[in-house]
Amino acid sequence: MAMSTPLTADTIRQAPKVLLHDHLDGGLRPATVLELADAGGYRDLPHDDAAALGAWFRESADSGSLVRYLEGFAHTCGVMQTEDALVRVAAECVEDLAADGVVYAEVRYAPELFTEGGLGLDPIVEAVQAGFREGERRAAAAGRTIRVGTLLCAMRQNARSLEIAELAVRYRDSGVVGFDIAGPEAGFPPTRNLDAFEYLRQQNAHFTIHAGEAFGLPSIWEAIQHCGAERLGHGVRIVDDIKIDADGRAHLGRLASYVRDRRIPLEMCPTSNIQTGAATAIENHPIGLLARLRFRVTVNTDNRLMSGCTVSSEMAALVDAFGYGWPDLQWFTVNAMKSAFIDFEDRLEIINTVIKPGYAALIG
Ligand SMILES: O=c1[nH]cnc2c1ncn2[C@H]1C[C@H](O)[C@@H](CO)O1
Ligand SMILES: [Zn+2]
Repeated sequence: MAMSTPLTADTIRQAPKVLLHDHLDGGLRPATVLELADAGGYRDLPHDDAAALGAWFRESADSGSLVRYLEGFAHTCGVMQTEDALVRVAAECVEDLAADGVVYAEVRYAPELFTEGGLGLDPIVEAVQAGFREGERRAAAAGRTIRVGTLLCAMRQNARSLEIAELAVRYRDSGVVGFDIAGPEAGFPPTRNLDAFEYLRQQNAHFTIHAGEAFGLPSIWEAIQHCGAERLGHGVRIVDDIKIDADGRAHLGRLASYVRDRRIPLEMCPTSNIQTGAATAIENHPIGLLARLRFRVTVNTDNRLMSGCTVSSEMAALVDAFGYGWPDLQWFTVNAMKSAFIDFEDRLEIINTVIKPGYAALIG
């Protein structure tokens, strides 16, 4: 009988993976940030050396608060104000994901953050789409097949969500597969954007909502029951509605039951949660309990630059913390592919022709 391949950082990188929650402006290469700052005359970077700058992004994100975690994005967005910069960042994002073994990704960003240099929303979306297609071509030339869908975010603290939802629908046939709201959670409940969510539902469009990260159950409840979110960005705080009794048995409250029963996907991002204080350490990250209880858990990066991670490194950390094997990593991956915002037939094809054979070869 064939032997199972040992789980190492390298072999996990080779396994096919699916990424649903990754921010374009949170995943730049440090060297690219420096070069774009030079080209665009951006002078506020804290370092002029790529290694020091990368370390600075990770350290300043290690703040224990979401609001402070978000401060580093002023620099990445500061260098993403031209079409050329957006094309480059998007293409490199796809190259980096493909090199990490990601076969399908949904990458998100807020177009409203890239208008400071005078760009309009449509040219911004078109530049990022061009970059993603270029990245897919470069990955193919390097022998890797990856497909990338786009999610457009509206920022919770601004009041542009309907406009951005309309933008997402306008570009739905050009690779924009959904919508999200991001930014500071406390004080900005998802119901502030009800008109956008109602519009999206009327258009049969898909959306996820960042909820249950820096704020608890009310945010999750509103996102699902008032706004109609199909997936939850993070959603970690759903554990507040689960009690473990003295015998170790879990008792789910009504909201947690609803989320599990309806198979609502949780886009979990362990390292990011530790940095923002939503979890204390990987070993006691709620993903362990939620996976054991068979919630539809997926594993994501959030911000590869600020969190210094990849999907593979997040999976490797979970393997160390919870003793997961290949069948668990396959389960996370199939969960994510089932939860993607592309056509059912396309999801099934990637599961059957890429993910299952990929893990079968590793399991042996
Ligand atoms: O984890 C997050 N929670 C809320 N907002 C976030 C998170 N990571 C990134 N963002 C914000 C900062 C980016 O500028 C914006 C769009 O990608 O989304
Ligand atoms: Zn996020």
